[in-house]
Amino acid sequence: MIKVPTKDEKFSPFITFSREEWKELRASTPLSLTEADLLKLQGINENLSIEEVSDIYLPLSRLLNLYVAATQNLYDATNTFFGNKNQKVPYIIGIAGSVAVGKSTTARILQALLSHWPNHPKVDLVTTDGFLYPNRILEEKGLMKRKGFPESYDLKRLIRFVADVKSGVPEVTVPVYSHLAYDILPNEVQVIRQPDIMIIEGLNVLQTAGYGNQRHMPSVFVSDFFDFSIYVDADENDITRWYVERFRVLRKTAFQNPNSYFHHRYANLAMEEVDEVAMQIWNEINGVNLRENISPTRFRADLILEKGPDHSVKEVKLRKL
Ligand SMILES: Nc1ncnc2c1ncn2[C@@H]1O[C@H](COP(=O)(O)OP(=O)(O)O)[C@@H](O)[C@H]1O
Ligand SMILES: CC(C)(COP(=O)(O)O)[C@@H](O)C(=O)NCCC(=O)O
Repeated sequence: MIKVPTKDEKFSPFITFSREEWKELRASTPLSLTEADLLKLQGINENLSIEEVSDIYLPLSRLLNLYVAATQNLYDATNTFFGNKNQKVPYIIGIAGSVAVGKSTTARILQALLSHWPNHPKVDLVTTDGFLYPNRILEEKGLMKRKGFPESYDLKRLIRFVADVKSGVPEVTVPVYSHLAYDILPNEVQVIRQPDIMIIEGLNVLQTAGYGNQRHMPSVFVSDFFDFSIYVDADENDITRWYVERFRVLRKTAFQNPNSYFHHRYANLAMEEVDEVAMQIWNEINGVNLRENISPTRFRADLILEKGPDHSVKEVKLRKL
């Protein structure tokens, strides 16, 4: 299909596909998912429809597969030039967007789909919350109500991590954040061992500016190490509602666990109070962060998934090469 750019698109760095146009691009995807594979995908999110997988995520995995293969060829060419044998360079995909927009769901669907392709079976997934400072340090810095803001992350450590993975270090460790403990787990790490693809997902992966009294441009960004990046986007009213709905589910599930950080505060809240608390966290923390620090990075992505009120993707924007 040849897509003729509209007048506006001629001057935009993106080409925009409606859902109908995008789903056509799945046409020749040779990937066959078995019934068991589809069930596994629904295990990622019970509200995820099979139609969404086939209309949106299969074409996206087809595009990514082509890009990964082309990049692997380029790395082979560089290896030949330098006389290196089989030096493996992971392909890195960044996924950005607001809290509760569906970054981790998107990341897990892509991980499952991409690991089916024969040229890149090992797909690892990392979230940037592991790079939040532990609560002890956040408390010292007065940042407990700023979790997710640029200054709440150990950015140097995050950049060093992505640089190490990209340069083929055999084993790289990532600290682990627990939403239940609401803190970094002191004795746990995730180990990344030279995957074919690494997906890194987080609010901040496309950010460039410094913060606080360091509002200068740092010389290296996390995204310098990305081969491809995706921004998951939706109307803020929808994202707020998804946040509140998820908070209600947590009140019934995770917050009931006595080990949960929020157990004493939130487990016995009445439903109206639950919504109030969630709205307060949204208005004081996550909404502000979305407007100030996350949304402005939208146009730095290579691809934007624009979601409608029920999470279904209504439009896809792809950067022109
Ligand atoms: N494609 C989707 N279809 C249906 N529900 C979804 C989809 N993506 C996310 N959700 C729901 O939206 C909420 C936020 O999703 P999540 O992936 O946890 O977001 P994030 O990682 O951006 O915080 C969750 O309740 C999740 O179940
Ligand atoms: C842990 C988060 C900062 C998200 O981190 P990410 O993996 O995107 O780096 C966020 O989910 C969070 O906990 N924000 C604090 C306010 C809240 O409780 O929603």
